[in-house]
Amino acid sequence: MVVIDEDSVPENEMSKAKLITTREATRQVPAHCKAPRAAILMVNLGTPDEPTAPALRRYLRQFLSDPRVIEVPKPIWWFILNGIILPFRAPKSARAYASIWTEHGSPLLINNRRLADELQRELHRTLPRVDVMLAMSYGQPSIDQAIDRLRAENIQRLLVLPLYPQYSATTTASVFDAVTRSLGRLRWLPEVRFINDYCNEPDWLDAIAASIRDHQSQHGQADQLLFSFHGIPKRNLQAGDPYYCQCQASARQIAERLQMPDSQWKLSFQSRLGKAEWLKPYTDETLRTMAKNGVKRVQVICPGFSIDCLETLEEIAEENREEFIEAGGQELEYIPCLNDSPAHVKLLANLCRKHGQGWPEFAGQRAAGEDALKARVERADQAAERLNLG
Ligand SMILES: C=CC1=C(C)c2cc3[nH]c(cc4nc(cc5[nH]c(cc1n2)c(C)c5CCC(=O)O)C(CCC(=O)O)=C4C)c(C)c3C=C
Ligand SMILES: [Fe+2]
Ligand SMILES: [Fe+2]
Repeated sequence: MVVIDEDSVPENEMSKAKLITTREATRQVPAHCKAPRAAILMVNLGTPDEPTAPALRRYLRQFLSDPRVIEVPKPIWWFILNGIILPFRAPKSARAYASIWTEHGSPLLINNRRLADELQRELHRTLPRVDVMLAMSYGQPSIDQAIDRLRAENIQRLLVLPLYPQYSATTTASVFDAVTRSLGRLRWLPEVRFINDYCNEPDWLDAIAASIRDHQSQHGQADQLLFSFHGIPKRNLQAGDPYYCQCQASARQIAERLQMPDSQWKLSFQSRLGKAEWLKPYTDETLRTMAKNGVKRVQVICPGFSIDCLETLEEIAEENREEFIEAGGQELEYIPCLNDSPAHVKLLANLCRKHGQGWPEFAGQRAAGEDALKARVERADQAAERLNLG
């Protein structure tokens, strides 16, 4: 890099040579001269870029090549993925996505962006040095892109929030792997904390119970309430994945809050893939059996999903609804995910504050020791200003 004094160079020559002037060189002072910041890295599963077969092939290839998701030996899986799933599932999934796609894109991404923006707004009210970054395990915006921002913005503390209330190796641990892999590229690591699950948090249980109560106060109570969770292969449970038990505990505690007798609700697992046995009972079979046994009206909620997506909007609210009615039912009401609701924003903000405890950026303006912290931050800001860092 050549550093020269811009006053000593004629303007036309200077622009031609594109030399780095003293002013520009000063602007390149590393970001770590700015006051340190903390960030919440909110991670969800990811979604294709568009509802087309080529986009689905790209997305499914990345997703279904993750060893946390698929535990089949690699050579065998290579043939299944390339010979069956990508050629046959991609066009079928593209059609399903097309039925829920909006003018702004995939519901999962749009709703998740709104949630991240709202959480940012909520946290900034009291914690101006805590940023929210959204990333997806598969597709865009990627975890690598988020991690690239760390050094540029002097983020020295990172709280990873996988948007899965229940822990599963297939989802939560895959976020852990991707984040740590991406951090492996950095010279100067941030301090890192990771939220494993939050399905036993009273705030989360209250928010789900309240969304069911709100729905029922507007539409009345149905014959049955079904808690439908995304499935995983049964052998994952046998190998020690706690997901099944956390789903059971979630549904039981929500039903308790609603004072709902056991006879009025059921739990099931949806979205299975392939021929192996997955967690049972399956949602589609449960709904058909309910209809055959005379259940006319059912309400379905999916408390394993934070944001509405293909699996809720298409599989439950369209496909399973049709099947339920074909089997003799009359009405399937789908109760939406928490999405960007104020209750969701509040519970996630509280969760982040709880896990951020002890970090200076989380001390808040009204907390003890505030003056000292504020003075330090102001001093750092003034120094950055003097260096023209903005
Ligand atoms: C072996 C395959 C899969 C496992 C295990 C799995 C677990 C799992 N997934 C979610 C959440 C979501 N899954 C979504 C879509 C989706 N899931 C799978 C496969 C497995 N999921 C596939 C192939 C797809 C793509 C769609 C399709 O072709 O059916 C989504 C929705 C994404 C969207 O774009 O809308 C979410 C969210 C959880 C919570 C979970 C285990 C606990
Ligand atoms: Fe899935
Ligand atoms: Fe599905």
